[in-house]
Amino acid sequence: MELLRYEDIDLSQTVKRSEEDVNNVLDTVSDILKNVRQNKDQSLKDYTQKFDKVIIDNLKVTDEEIKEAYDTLDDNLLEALKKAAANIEKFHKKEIPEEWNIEVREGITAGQIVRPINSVGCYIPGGRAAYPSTILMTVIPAKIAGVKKIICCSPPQKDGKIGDAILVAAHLAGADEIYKVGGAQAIGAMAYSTESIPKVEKIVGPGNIFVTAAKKLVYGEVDIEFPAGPSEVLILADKTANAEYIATDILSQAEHDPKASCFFVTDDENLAEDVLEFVDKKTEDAPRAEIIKEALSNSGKIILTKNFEDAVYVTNEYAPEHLVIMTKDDESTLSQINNAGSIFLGKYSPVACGDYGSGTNHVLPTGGGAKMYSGLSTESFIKKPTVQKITQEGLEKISTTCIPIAEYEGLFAHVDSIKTRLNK
Ligand SMILES: NC(=O)c1ccc[n+]([C@@H]2O[C@H](COP(=O)([O-])OP(=O)(O)OC[C@H]3O[C@@H](n4cnc5c(N)ncnc54)[C@H](O)[C@@H]3O)[C@@H](O)[C@H]2O)c1
Ligand SMILES: N[C@H](CO)Cc1c[nH]c[nH+]1
Ligand SMILES: [Zn+2]
Repeated sequence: MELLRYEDIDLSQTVKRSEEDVNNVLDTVSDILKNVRQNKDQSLKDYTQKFDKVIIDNLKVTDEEIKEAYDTLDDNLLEALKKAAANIEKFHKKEIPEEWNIEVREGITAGQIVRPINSVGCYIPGGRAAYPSTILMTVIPAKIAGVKKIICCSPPQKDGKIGDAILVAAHLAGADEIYKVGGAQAIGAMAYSTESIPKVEKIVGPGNIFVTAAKKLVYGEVDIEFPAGPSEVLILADKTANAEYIATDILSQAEHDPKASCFFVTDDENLAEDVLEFVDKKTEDAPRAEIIKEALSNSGKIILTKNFEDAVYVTNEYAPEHLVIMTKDDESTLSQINNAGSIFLGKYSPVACGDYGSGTNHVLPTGGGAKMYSGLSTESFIKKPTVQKITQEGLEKISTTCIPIAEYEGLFAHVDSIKTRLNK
């Protein structure tokens, strides 16, 4: 990790991250998508052989495979998945938006109704780690929203199967179909359809730069939630914080991907140095040390500011996927935060809890997306059409508002649609 002084850096350059990497693979991914559109299942099988090093005959997971997964899954893990699912369900039920109707003016009532998106495709990463937790984070809110058809795609392992925990999690969460295909080709399949995989209306779920680039390219053909690429964390702390805890949060996101991005921002030089020491020490002992070292040398940064206001400013400019706040008064620090995907307050709230099962969603905007997007939620699967009803008296009254504007716009059929009803 690099220790930088705020006054020496160009912040707009320092906070840049995986966006560039995603843009660098757009051409490769565009070719993959074209091939999937043309050659459908055959292209999926070819890419699976090329990238995942496995030959797949049947892309769709069978009921028998799900049953086998239940038979072999460790009991403890099954219990943990059930508990996580219950917490995620409780949190996401609270997110269901309300239907409402108000009287805007006498004779005019208007409101919103709530309707689910019909079909959704969930991408479940499976390259450098298996993510049963991501099944729960994507399928459960879709189910709560009332989505009728939920399909999932995830890369197969070397044995040609999808991991037991992913299959069990998919079944627990209520996914309708699961397919053994990953990467950009899976996104293409769910956007265009193949012989085996149906087209969906919206694709959600995180992934590496190839998956993120593919989602960007198919946007328009289908909806997507936002770029949810390589993991990120920013820890904002003052001198009251525990350096070792900070180091653990840095490593926990660095171990996802060499392209993960980890920032620590503080106004305390001693804390900065202590964190550096803990990061180095813990990296040496980490089972995924290779990935962590690459991530931290690419985009691991400690930014030392002269005062806490500057540290808050850096945080909002970086707009992290995950923000951990460890300060003397966390609530007061929170009140100054505008841009973050998910926020973890205080020393007993590690990001790992949000990743797995404290209830909040772990599919979150990366690459600065937290400046304009919120994380995945039940609302991500819901549409809110507006509805209005106007009485004859209401129409009379509103006509003096609408007709002059319609006449100014030169849209006389609009004018006529009002006047005709009023016999004018
Ligand atoms: N932002 C979030 O909400 C969030 C949540 C969980 C995970 N993540 C991120 O998801 C990512 C998961 O990445 P992963 O790699 O482990 O799994 P992945 O499933 O996203 O990617 C694996 C697939 O990438 C494709 N691929 C690999 N090399 C390729 C190449 N050279 N050309 C074209 N395609 C290629 C292959 O098809 C492979 O199946 C990590 O970056 C992790 O940090 C993000
Ligand atoms: N930290 C990831 C989001 O960036 C989510 C995750 C899943 N499993 C472990 N972590
Ligand atoms: Zn994680």
